[in-house]
Amino acid sequence: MSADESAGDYIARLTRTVPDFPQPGVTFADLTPVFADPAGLRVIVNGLVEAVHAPGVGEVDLVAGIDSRGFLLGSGVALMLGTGVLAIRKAGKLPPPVHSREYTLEYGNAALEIPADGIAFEGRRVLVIDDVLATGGTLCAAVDLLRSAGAEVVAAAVVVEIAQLRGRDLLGGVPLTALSLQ
Ligand SMILES: O=P(O)(O)OC[C@H]1O[C@H](OP(=O)(O)OP(=O)(O)O)[C@H](O)[C@@H]1O
Ligand SMILES: Nc1ncnc2[nH]cnc12
Repeated sequence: MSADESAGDYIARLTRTVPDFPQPGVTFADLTPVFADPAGLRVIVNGLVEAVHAPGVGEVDLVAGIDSRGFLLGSGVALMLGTGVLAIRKAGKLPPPVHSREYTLEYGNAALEIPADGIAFEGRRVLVIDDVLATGGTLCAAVDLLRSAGAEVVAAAVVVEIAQLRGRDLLGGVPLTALSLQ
């Protein structure tokens, strides 16, 4: 990564864009090469951490990563912020009891879950992390899930935002940081 290249440009340059995957009409943003690159991983984690400095965010005391690529990033962000990390899982992975939320994403339907026992969500100030924001169905479900458990979602951050799908519009008042626009 050269000194005159922005983080967003570097991420975009290493992202593999695959037409018609996983179904016709979807242009898939594959961040695998960025994650596997030392400078790529560093600019991503450093950039996501900056979400806490967006206007009105304030203190964060839990970082939540969305299944599955959000997990890779969430723990790095949590370590840098000095918080714990929460894995927001796809349905069927966590033992009961769980809070659960069904949703629609760009290429299908799914459900996300978090534990309904063992973690005190009431009053927790959560930063939600994922790799890609497309239609926003996934991130919106994660926000609803955390709120239904009593947490306050103070910010969200993603690596790539596919702007034409307008996922950002679903997020209401949650401040969103995106490192690269596609
Ligand atoms: O904005 P949306 O239209 O909801 O889509 C975004 C979501 O889609 C992808 O996850 P996917 O469900 O494919 O899971 P994965 O991370 O396990 O591949 C991506 O990692 C986001 O979580
Ligand atoms: N176009 C896309 N690329 C990568 N991940 C996605 N998740 C939903 N839509 C996606």
